[in-house]
Amino acid sequence: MAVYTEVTDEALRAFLADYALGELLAFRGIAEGVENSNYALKTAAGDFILTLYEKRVDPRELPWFLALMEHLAARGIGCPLPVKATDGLALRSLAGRPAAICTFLPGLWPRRVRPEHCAPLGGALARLHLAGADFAEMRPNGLGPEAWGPLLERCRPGGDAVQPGLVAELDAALAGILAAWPATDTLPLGQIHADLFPDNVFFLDGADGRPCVSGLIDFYFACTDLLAYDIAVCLNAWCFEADGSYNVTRAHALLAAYQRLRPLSAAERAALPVLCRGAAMRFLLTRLYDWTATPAGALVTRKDPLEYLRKLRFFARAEGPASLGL
Ligand SMILES: Nc1ncnc2c1ncn2[C@@H]1O[C@H](COP(=O)(O)OP(=O)(O)O)[C@@H](O)[C@H]1O
Ligand SMILES: N[C@@H](CCOP(=O)(O)O)C(=O)O
Repeated sequence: MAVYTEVTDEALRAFLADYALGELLAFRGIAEGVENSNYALKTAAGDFILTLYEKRVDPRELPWFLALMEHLAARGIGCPLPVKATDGLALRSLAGRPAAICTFLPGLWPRRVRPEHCAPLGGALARLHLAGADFAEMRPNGLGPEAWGPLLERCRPGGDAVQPGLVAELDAALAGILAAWPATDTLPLGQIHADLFPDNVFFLDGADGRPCVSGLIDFYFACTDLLAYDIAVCLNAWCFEADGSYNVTRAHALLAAYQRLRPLSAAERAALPVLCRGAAMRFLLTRLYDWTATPAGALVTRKDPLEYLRKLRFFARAEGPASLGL
């Protein structure tokens, strides 16, 4: 469910009067997604996505996200390009929400990840990191290591109801992760996506029938952080089977393709296991928070936190970078 704010035909037509996009031909809400309200829009000028930013996005941060997408799109990254209205501004207001129209990206996200998706994913991630290198404005990661302790505190009252002993296990795991976390001046920093899950990567079949990345979406967790942390997010999100086992073939394909464009430093390679534990912790905690703190009937799609407990345990047991596919 991801249409939290309804938009009437009249409100949309009035909103579109500020754009040079021609006549409105079709308009429908998109059920997928978690954070914001998304609508597919067809006008005489083509296909677009209209996003109304809901309460979990800080409106003061929206100009940074839109500027990053504009920067990346200008450097050939397939990502939504914010469309400016006739006054030159992309960020506007609709139905009481901040809103923007972006270009529509072709392709489909993979419902079942195969190893053939992981090489193009690794290449796309490296290209994203390289293209972001000259985007100077920083945005700290609001869901980075400093946020995990406070988030765990907020999960403490309800955590053990999800699984007995969970809070104590997370206390210990978090202490270990924070003690081993690399300082930000020891590894390359840059603009990262920070949520590059399969539902945020679109593919089309290439001429040889193999999947090619056609676009990356949902930059609303993007931030300035360790580049290798973005890889750790992807290893978490793309490289586990439904039965919880780690698929080293997928991981190797992802890492090798990434390194063909941006080879990892020795320090990044050594840090990868703890970065993977940290990424597992981040998604475990946000899912656990949503699971325990969301009132019944709230319009948030809850995802299973325990999936990430299993991943966290796997990475805690992993014996060095080679066991992760490096
Ligand atoms: N630029 C785009 N091009 C095509 N489809 C898009 C685009 N942006 C969003 N979508 C569609 O909207 C859905 C939800 O978008 P997403 O950004 O993941 O939402 P949320 O921020 O709410 O999680 C996607 O799965 C996709 O179907
Ligand atoms: N990828 C996160 C949830 C964020 O949802 P998105 O639709 O904005 O990618 C998770 O799986 O926990």
